[in-house]
Order: sequence, then structure tokens, then C-alpha cells
Amino acid sequence: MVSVLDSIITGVREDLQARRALIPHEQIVAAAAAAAPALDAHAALLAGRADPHGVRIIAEVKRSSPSKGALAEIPDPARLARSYQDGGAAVISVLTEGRRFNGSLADLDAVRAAVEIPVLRKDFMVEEYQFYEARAHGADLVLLIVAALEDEKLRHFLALTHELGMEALVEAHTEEEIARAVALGAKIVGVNVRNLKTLEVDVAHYATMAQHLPADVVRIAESGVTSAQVVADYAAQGADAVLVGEALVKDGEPETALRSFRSASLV
Ligand SMILES: O=P(O)(O)OC[C@@H](O)[C@@H](O)c1c[nH]c2ccccc12
Repeated sequence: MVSVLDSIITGVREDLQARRALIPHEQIVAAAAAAAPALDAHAALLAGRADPHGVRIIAEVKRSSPSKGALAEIPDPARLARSYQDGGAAVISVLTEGRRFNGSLADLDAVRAAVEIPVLRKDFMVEEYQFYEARAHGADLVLLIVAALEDEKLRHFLALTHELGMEALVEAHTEEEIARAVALGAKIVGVNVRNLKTLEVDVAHYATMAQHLPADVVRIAESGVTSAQVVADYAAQGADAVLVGEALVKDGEPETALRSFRSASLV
């Protein structure tokens, strides 16, 4: 059976072919080399451990999703990103997938130019080209989805990410995927409580998975935040940072919403 994840990746590969026809491999490699050095996303995400203000927030620029359809128009992603930064986000995530999430590399460019904090390129990374592209467009961090990659690919992409000076947020959903990520040397591991094969969300899933995350990896809880209480629950289970999309893009006052999520772990 073709899962949602499989069908998204089919589209991602087609769109990638079109971009590669315009900008050949050598050119994107050169653009990546010419970009300003990446910011230290690992340090930004880990900083919560030594800080009484606790949990860090990765705030996402997300217009649509396969599960919910249109979420927010976001006519000015730079403005949204600045309000995230002003609200105290540690990292900004930018969805660059076009077909299901209505994102683009232009969104990444706009956000990169607007903020001083690390930026995550959130996409379905399946070919080397995308890593050079991420760096060329100023990304400091990329997403690697364990469910979409075989061990050899995952190992290779982790190495390439680090070679380019970036960090990888390695996303897992099951205990087995966490074990694979850790065994391959992931330094930042995210548990997505949304199953990308069925799109079901279960926030309690983080607590079940958290015990499998070693202390020496940066631990991220992803998806399902509908209130500050959910952030507090993730933090109580040991999350160093929480990735929030929908709740922020749908809030008319994203900066205030972000502040309330940041202080959640203090309550
Ligand atoms: O909107 P939410 O429920 O706050 O979720 C954000 C984020 O975790 C989600 O967008 C996400 C997590 N992993 C992904 C992989 C691909 C696309 C999107 C995602």
C-alpha cells in the first residue's frame, strides 16, 4: 500500500528534477560553499538544559498540511518569523515542500534574511542535491525522516549534513526508528507524535518514546501542541525543545502565543 509519506516523496522527487534542470549540481554545490557559515543549531537547542527558563521552541512556518489542508495564508513569512524570534523561539522551521505544505525555497530565503537565529529547512530529504540547496539558501539545520531513509542513506546524509556545517534533526516515530537514529550517530533526535504513514496524532506517544532517548542526544518533541499544557507535558518528559506549527500559524498573535509556550515548563 502506498502511504501518505510515499506519495509525498514521489512529488518531492519530481519537483526536485525540475529545479535541477534549472540549476545543475555543480552550481548548487558552489552556491552552498559560498553561503555564510551555518549557525550552531545544536547549541541553541541544548541551551534549555542549563537554563531555568527550560524548554526551547522550534516555531514553524507552515501554510498547509496533508492532514488539515489550509492552515494559514502567511503572505509575509519574514514577518511571521520575526514575531517568532521576538517571542523567544530558539530555531525557526520553514516547510519548503510545495505540493502538500504550500512552502518554497523562497520562504526559506525570506525567513533567513529576516532573523538571526538558526533556521531549519523542513522538507523530505531524499537526494544529495537537497542538502547543498538547503545550505545555499541559508539553512543551519535539516530534517532527516528515518521512516523515509534506509540506514546507508541516513548515514550518508548525516555525514553530508555535518560536512556542510549544518546539523540534522533526525525524526523518528517508533522505538525501532529511535534506535536506528542513535546507532547511526544522530545528535538531535525528534519524536514526531504524528505517524507520517497514517497522519494520526497522539500526544501521549511522546511519553512512551522518551525513555528510549539517550541523555546525550538533544531531544525534540514534534507536533500536536494545542496548548501550553502540551508543551509543559513534553518538557516534563524530558524534551529539550518542542516543535510547534499549527497552533502558532493559526494564532493572531504568534509572538504572545510563543511566549506562553516558552514559559509553559515553568508552571
Ligand atoms: O502543526 P503541528 O501539529 O504543531 O506540527 C508541527 C510539526 O511537528 C510538523 O509540521 C511536522 C513534523 N515532522 C514533519 C515532517 C514533515 C512535514 C511536517 C512535519
